[in-house]
Amino acid sequence: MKILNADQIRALDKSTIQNEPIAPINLMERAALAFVDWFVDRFPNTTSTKIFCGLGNNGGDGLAIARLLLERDYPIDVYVVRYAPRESDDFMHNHRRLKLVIERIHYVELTEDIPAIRHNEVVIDAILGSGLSRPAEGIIKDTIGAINRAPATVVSVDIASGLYTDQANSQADTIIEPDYTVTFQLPKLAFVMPKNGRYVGEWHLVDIRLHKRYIDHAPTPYYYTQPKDARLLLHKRERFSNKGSFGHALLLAGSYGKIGAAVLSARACLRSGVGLLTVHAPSCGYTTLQTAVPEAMCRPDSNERMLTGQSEVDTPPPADYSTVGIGPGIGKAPETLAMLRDLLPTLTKPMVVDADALNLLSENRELLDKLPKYSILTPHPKEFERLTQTWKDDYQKLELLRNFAKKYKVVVVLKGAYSAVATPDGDIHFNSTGNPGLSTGGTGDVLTGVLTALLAQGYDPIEAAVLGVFFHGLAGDRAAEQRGPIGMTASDVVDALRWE
Ligand SMILES: NC(=O)C1=CN([C@@H]2O[C@H](COP(=O)(O)OP(=O)(O)OC[C@H]3O[C@@H](n4cnc5c(N)ncnc54)[C@H](OP(=O)(O)O)[C@@H]3O)[C@@H](O)[C@H]2O)[C@@H](O)CC1
Ligand SMILES: Nc1ncnc2c1ncn2[C@@H]1O[C@H](COP(=O)(O)OP(=O)(O)O)[C@@H](O)[C@H]1O
Ligand SMILES: [K+]
Repeated sequence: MKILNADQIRALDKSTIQNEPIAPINLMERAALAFVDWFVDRFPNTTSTKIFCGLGNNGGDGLAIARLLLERDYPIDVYVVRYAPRESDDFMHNHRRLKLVIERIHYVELTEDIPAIRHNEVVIDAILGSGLSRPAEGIIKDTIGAINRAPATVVSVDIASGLYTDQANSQADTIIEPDYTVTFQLPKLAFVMPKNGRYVGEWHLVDIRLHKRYIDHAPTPYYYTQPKDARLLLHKRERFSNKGSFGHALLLAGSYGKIGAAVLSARACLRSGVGLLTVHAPSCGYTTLQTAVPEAMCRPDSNERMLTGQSEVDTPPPADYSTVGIGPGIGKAPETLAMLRDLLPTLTKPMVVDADALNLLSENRELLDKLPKYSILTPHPKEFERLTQTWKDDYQKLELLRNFAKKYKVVVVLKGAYSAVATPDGDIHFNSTGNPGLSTGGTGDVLTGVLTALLAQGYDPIEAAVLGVFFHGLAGDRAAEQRGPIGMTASDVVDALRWE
């Protein structure tokens, strides 16, 4: 699913009006109805609902929502925040229609006009929408502040008032902090930015049938991976397949005290469909690996405690494997750096690079150019900062991410809530699965195993990253259902992996 910017959203609105065709006021009605359907489902009975409307089309939506909720016998109070002498046409139209069916519309011009809001009330925020062009000031700012201080449940229409759709807010901005955002048709870039968590709440998409052809043709670097997008990428297994059909992966993982990382990664790799797996680990991990992951072959390093790349066991060179995954628990010993230095120039197929392998790259930047093109790098934000620089806001971080992926021709998975997969072409795919239960040691190692398995099976690296991140998050969601987000562990995520 695409994520469009504020200008494109405006153009999409126009395109729908012209091409369907539909009168603007009817499109607003459709949006209001879609909101109301969601609202009635979520709040089947409220004792009191206060709707705050601005003067643009977001406010127009709010007035239409008020009328539709009144028709459904909801107790509604409407407050129009009159901050300017100018109203949009569709606002005025809905204002006239509402006046016919409501006893009184309240106007908020001065702080004294802002009503007290009680804890059992629901507030619908329709003050400013995607047309926000500057920070909220004056009476808008005061009203937003009062809503934020109130103990009520707050639902924002389309986007929290004061929050920009696709650019950074300044820290001083006053923005609604909703419990829910009900947004029209497509997600907004603002929703996936970590700093905006409290200005978005739980967000829901409602379909208002905007012009599909416009959406299909609109150029955008931003995508949001939904279940149907991910499932389309899944390869089917042939009836006459054998284990040779699904690749042989080599996983370089573990060090003394961190053999668990190798175990988790290996188990995840096997649960993600790899044909064969060899784990190269320090020899102290040999018995553990052979016991905990009997399906994997183990190549013990000559060194007991760290990876050096040497072994008494003869195996093919790493370049002969379908792919190589490196990083989980490997540490940053000079011997391990030397191994990485020797290894990279020998590889041509895309590989997976994680954890301390990334930190070694940060500290030895000349190695970045040696990465096989289209390799998948999986930094968490701290590792990404080491690879690049600090950022002033989430939008600058996205630019750094895009530029890095382009420059080194690699696929970068910036991990976190809504993990971002950046491609060498400059696209960014945000993931929709996963939950805070994944914030626990070892879940990143699991992801490395998952991605290594997908590359070994011949998935295109971009598709592997989008798909792997999606199913890893989905396994996290299943684990959270079974164990709860607090009790779940990385092992539970491995066990919950299911590719359908
Ligand atoms: N997407 C779709 O297809 C559909 C969208 N729909 C709805 O339309 C909404 C977008 O509507 P919108 O463009 O009228 O924008 P909205 O935010 O209501 O107000 C803009 C006005 O406010 C002003 N203004 C801006 N910032 C300000 C500030 N800080 N303080 C004071 N004023 C400020 C701005 O002034 P200007 O920038 O022009 O000076 C302008 O006059 C969208 O969120 C959704 O709810 C649905 O109805 C149907 C389908
Ligand atoms: N709040 C969250 N919501 C969704 N996913 C999360 C959240 N926190 C962490 N994750 C996921 O958990 C994984 C953590 O990886 P990482 O930080 O490398 O952990 P580790 O190094 O312990 O294995 C990533 O895939 C990340 O996207
Ligand atoms: K709003």
